Amino acid sequence: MTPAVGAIGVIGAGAVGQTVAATLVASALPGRLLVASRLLDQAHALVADLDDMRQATGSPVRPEACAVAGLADCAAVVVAARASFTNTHASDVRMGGAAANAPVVVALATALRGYAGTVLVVTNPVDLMSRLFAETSGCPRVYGIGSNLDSARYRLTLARLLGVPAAAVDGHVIGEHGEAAVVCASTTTVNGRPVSVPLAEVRAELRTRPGRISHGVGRTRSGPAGAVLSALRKALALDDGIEELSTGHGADWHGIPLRFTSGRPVPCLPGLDADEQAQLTAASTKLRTAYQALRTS
Ligand SMILES: NC(=O)c1ccc[n+]([C@@H]2O[C@H](COP(=O)([O-])OP(=O)(O)OC[C@H]3O[C@@H](n4cnc5c(N)ncnc54)[C@H](O)[C@@H]3O)[C@@H](O)[C@H]2O)c1
Repeated sequence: MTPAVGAIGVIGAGAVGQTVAATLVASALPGRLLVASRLLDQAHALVADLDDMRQATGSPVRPEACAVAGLADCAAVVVAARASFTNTHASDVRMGGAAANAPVVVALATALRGYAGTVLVVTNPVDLMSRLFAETSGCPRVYGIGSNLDSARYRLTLARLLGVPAAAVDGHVIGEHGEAAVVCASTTTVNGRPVSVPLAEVRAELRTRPGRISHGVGRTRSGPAGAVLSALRKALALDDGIEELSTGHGADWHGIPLRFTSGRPVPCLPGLDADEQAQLTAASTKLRTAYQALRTS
């Protein structure tokens, strides 16, 4: 196995960071995997665990612990840090992390000013945190993970509801990675043909699925790690294809489909019917208002 890229960095040695890191070792994507976290001890502990995995599997990926400043030479950096706080939100749960995670993201973005590689932000609320990272750091290639995970869950759910293979379903979830997600039902197809989407059931599954996972196993981690791996492969020019990522779109910042060709993204928003357009406008307004509040607080 010859690694496809030189080095990838992961910031945050928690549930998501651990799973992303293990996925990268198992998939043999980078030659070096640099891990940074709040405490260097955490990074060293995760690296020791990953080293065991590398030895057991014969993976060529070499894990190393480092400070955030040591990530400058990475082809991509995954931001999966989370401040220590108690989330008191019963609904709109991801927004509950905005105030606590913003200073962490600002500090990381400041440390990575001038970084020219790809940054994938996982930290929630991801549409706000990826924008905050991009504007603070000035980094040119910052994307938020979330709408691609929502889209994967959508295709899986619709396939189950319609009794078809998931690979036959083509459709996107855009807007916020959260309560204001927009299911692009009007352009969804199965085997290339339009379908009637059972929207209420789809929305209920998208709303409750992350909570069920967290309730059962503590945190969502494998789904997000898969979404990170898929986005990394597109952004690093290893695969061409569409990835729904949070990015600047006009004056706003939210999830849209990006078509990557040789690592270069071009927005490819599907046609929206009147309801979907109204939902996207509402999502943009919600995120813009929340972002302005965050910047002025
Ligand atoms: N976008 C998505 O699709 C998606 C999916 C799942 C989770 N998330 C989000 O990802 C984030 C991480 O989730 P988790 O379950 O791994 O959290 P976690 O609490 O298990 O881990 C967070 C890690 O961040 C580290 N950290 C804290 N402050 C730091 C700093 N200043 N610098 C570097 N590291 C720091 C902590 O030490 C810890 O290792 C959360 O915000 C979560 O909501 C997003």
